[in-house]
Amino acid sequence: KHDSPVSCAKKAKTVKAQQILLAELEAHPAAWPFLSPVNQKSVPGYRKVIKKPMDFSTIREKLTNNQYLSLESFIMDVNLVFDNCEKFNEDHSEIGQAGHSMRRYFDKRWTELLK
Ligand SMILES: CO[C@H](O)CCc1ccc(O)cc1
Repeated sequence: KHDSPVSCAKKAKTVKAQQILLAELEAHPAAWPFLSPVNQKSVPGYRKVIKKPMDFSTIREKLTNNQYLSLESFIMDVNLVFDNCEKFNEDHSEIGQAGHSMRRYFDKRWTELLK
C-alpha cells in the first residue's frame, strides 16, 4: 500500500516536473489553439478525422485527478495534441505553425527538466 521513501520522492519529482511543464505550455504565446477542446460542432470534419482529441485543459484535469500513472503517459497526451494538430492543419497555416512551435518548445523543456 505504501511506497518506499525513495520511490515516493521520485514520484513527487515527476509530478512537480509535469506541473511545471504544463504551466509553461499553457503560458506560451502560441498555446491559444490548444488551451481548450476543439469545438467539434463548429469545425467540419474534426470528429471524423481526429480519433483521440486532446488539449491542455484536459491534460490539466487529468493531472489534477492523478490520472497520469507515469511520465510517459503525460508526454503521450502532450504529443497527441501536436500530432492531432499536424493531422488536421497544413504545416504553414497559422495553427499548423503554432503546433510546430509548441512541440519544439515542449521537446526542449522536458529534456532540460527530466533528462
Ligand atoms: C488545434 O486546433 C484544431 O486543429 C482545429 C483547427 C481549426 C479550427 C477551425 C478552423 O476553421 C480551422 C482549423
